[in-house]
Parts: sequence; structure tokens; C-alpha cells
Amino acid sequence: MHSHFPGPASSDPPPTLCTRRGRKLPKRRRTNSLSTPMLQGGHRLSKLWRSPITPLFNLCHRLLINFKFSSLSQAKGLDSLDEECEEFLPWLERKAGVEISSVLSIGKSAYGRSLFASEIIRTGDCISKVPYSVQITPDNLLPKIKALLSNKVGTVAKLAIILLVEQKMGQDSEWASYISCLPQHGEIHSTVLEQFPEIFESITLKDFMRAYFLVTSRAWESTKGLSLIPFTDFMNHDGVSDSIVLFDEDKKLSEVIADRNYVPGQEVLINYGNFPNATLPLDFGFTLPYNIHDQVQIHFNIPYHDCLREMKLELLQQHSTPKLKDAINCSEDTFLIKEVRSPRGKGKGLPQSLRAFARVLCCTAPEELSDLAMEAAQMDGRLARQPLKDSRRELLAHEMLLSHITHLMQKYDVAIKSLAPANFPSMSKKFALRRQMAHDLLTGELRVLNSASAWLNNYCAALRATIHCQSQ
Ligand SMILES: C[S@@+](CC[C@H](N)C(=O)[O-])C[C@H]1O[C@@H](n2cnc3c(N)ncnc32)[C@H](O)[C@@H]1O
Repeated sequence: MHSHFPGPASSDPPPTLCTRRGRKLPKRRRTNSLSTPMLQGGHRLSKLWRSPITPLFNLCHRLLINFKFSSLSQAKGLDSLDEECEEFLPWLERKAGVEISSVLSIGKSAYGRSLFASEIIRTGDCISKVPYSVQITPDNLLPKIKALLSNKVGTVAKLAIILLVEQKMGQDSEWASYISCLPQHGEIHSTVLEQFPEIFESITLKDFMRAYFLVTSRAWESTKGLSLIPFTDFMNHDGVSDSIVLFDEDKKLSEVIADRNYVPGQEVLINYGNFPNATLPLDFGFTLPYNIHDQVQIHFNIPYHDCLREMKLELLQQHSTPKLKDAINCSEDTFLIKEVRSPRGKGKGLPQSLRAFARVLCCTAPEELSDLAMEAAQMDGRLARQPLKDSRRELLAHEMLLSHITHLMQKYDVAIKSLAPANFPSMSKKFALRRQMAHDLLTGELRVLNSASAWLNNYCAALRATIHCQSQ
């Protein structure tokens, strides 16, 4: 197999598949194949069960104190990978009864196991096709265990239980070759597991936690549910890759299309999703040194001593829906900001909803609020989306934002400085990795704040110039 997937203009169209849904692909290097609205993109699991917003300092703390899994700790001894690697794909292809990939081979990367080009790969090539028949889904649960589990037991836990059962079966498991490639188990305790001592004997909570993490870090979600996709799950993540796992409902397989050219020996990476560094460590156990999806959550409160507080809250509530469009996840006083790429004020700046909130927050008289409400009614119903007519007040609102962000930046600075030096003597590998993740997280978010600060500084400077001219 080395099937080149033609784009829409080709005379050899891809088969009829369903519309791609969900993941928004970055515009860069989108291939013809990926842009055909026929394949369904799989989600990585974390989108389903956890908001990507994680309080920063909390997470850093957990990274340094509680972090249990890492690419290094979860990968088996790399030396033992060799034999398994050679045997794994032929085994999976025999099980599937079809060829899965002729251009990829399993190897070792800095991040544990990974897939590498074994031949030249061109952009748009289909590089792997894993039939549904060799994917592990909750349907693989033993019927007697399935009967015991209520609907409240999530799919992650179900897949984790399947892994534990198969692991316990050892060489008798039909998935033995796959299971043996996965990280080793520990110990467990669970009420469900106690019901079947013959199956779960000697399995502990720790085992279950590990199995659970394996699922969250390796499973994909599609219309057919949650699945572990052997071979595909050996691929590592690149936040700017346009290759994602696609689901072909007609052919009942999952495939990956190359988003770029590869030469033999090159590691082939895919995109797990647009995850910021606040999400990656929790769900996958790593961070990216430079993560373009980093974001910062900013909180604003209308102070209780503000005598217009009730009026402001009411006004914001009345106009609350449209602002959700601007921020990924924004409650009344919570906003997500991403890196502002054009500090000179062109292009997308700070979220409009945040600036609108600041304009409302800075109002000092009921008339100002009434003006905003009237303006919203005359426009598209959105509150404070236009610069305030009074440049001084517009400046005040943005200076308030700037001061808030500057204060946050100082906190990040302190947090970064408080990390142990990278070359601290006698630092264990595990701690060094956690420290690195905390560092990546903090510096990434500080970069976002820096960009917001630069944008605000420019905006405020322009406003000051306008005010200066007006006063001449
Ligand atoms: C789906 S598995 C990928 C294969 C994995 N390397 C293995 O050894 O089986 C996901 C795990 O790979 C590691 N990983 C993937 N991409 C990574 C990256 N860019 N940096 C560090 N670790 C990564 C993490 O440990 C993550 O939990």
C-alpha cells in the first residue's frame, strides 16, 4: 500500500465518506486530502472530559508534586522495544487481514516509541489504515463485566478495564502483542474489580490508574465511540502538524494522511489536537517547548464597592450571549487570551469580549452605561464593542487591562524564578522532567501575556496621541 489520496480535482476521487466534524485544523499546510469534507476527524479524548482551562499555579504545583506519568516513565525500557517493534506491525496486519502501512516503521524517539518514514512520503499520501476490527473499543468488554457496569461508568474506565483484563490474560490474550508494547502495570483496588477476583486478582488501584492514563493518552474519540488504535497510537504529537486521525465510516478504518513530505528515517508526527501546555501534561504527560496553542485565563470582577455594580452586572447579563463567540470559554468575568500575533494593532488583538468588559467596568456614571446599552441596541446588540467615543475613557479602560496583565506577568516572573535551576545537581530525571514541564507552561503563558501587553501598550500609545491632538 502506498495510496496517494487525491484531492477534489483528481480524476480518482476518494470514496464516499462522511463530513469531517469537530477539530479545527490550522490553515498552514492543509493538504487536499485533509480539506476534502469527507473524512471524519477523530478527537483526542481530553476535549471530552476536561475543559482545557486549568488554573495555572495549581497545575504547576501538581506537575512538581504529584505528576505520575511521563513519556520517559511510561515508555518501556527502550532496549526492549526493538524486538517488539519488528514483530508488531506484521502481527497487526495478520490480525487485520490487510496491509496497514508500507511506509512507516516503528522506532525509538526522544519521546518513547514513535513511527518513522521507511520510504519517501509525499504530502497527501495515506500513510496508515487501521481497520476498526483491530481497534479496541468498549464493545470488547467481557459481557459479564459489561452487565455489571452501569451507564454511569465512562468509556475511559471501560477501556481501562479491558486493558487490565487483557493484560491479566497474558499470552492467552488476543491483544498480547499490543498490550506488551504498552507501559507496565502496577497495583489496583476497585469495587468492580473485586467482583471478579479470578480475572482481577492482584490488580490494584495503581494498575487501574495506569490503565486509565493509558487510555486518556492514547485513545481517540469518533462517532463510533472511544477506541485504542494500535500502531496509530505509536505516533507522537506535533502541535502544528495538519495530520490528524481520520475515520472512514464506509471502509470501517482509521487513516492518517501525510501533511508534508518525509524522507526515510524521519519521524512522522500527527496532531492530537490544539492543546495548550496547560492540558498536555495532564492528559498526555508532556509539554511542548513552544506551544502555539498556549492561552491564559484572565479573571475580572466588578468590585463590590463599585456603586454601579448591580447596573453593570445587569447590563452584562443582558448582553452576555454574543461575547461567548469571542472567547473559547468565557463566563461573566473570565476570558481566555491567546498570543496576539500583531502587536501593532493590526489583525486580531485581544478578545473583543475582554475589551468590552473593561469598557463597562470603567464606567463611572449611570449615563455612561445607558449610552453603552443604547449603542448596543442600535448596532448588533453587542455591548461595548466599539471604542468609547470619549478617548480618555477608552484609554482608561485599556490602561486598566494593561495594569492587570502587567501584574499577572510579574506573578509569572516570580513563579519562573522560583523553579529550581535546570542544572540543579542531584535532580532526579523525573523531577527534571516535571520542572521542564512547569517551565514550558509558565514561559508559554508568559509569552501570551507579553504579547497582550505589547498590543495594549501600542493601543494606549495611539490613544494618548489622539488625546494630545484633540487638546491642541
Ligand atoms: C499516543 S502515545 C505516542 C507513542 C508513545 N511515544 C509510545 O511510546 O508509545 C502518547 C504519548 O507519547 C508521548 N509523546 C507524544 N508526543 C510527544 C511530544 N511531542 N513530546 C513528548 N512526549 C510525547 C507522551 O508520553 C504521550 O503520553
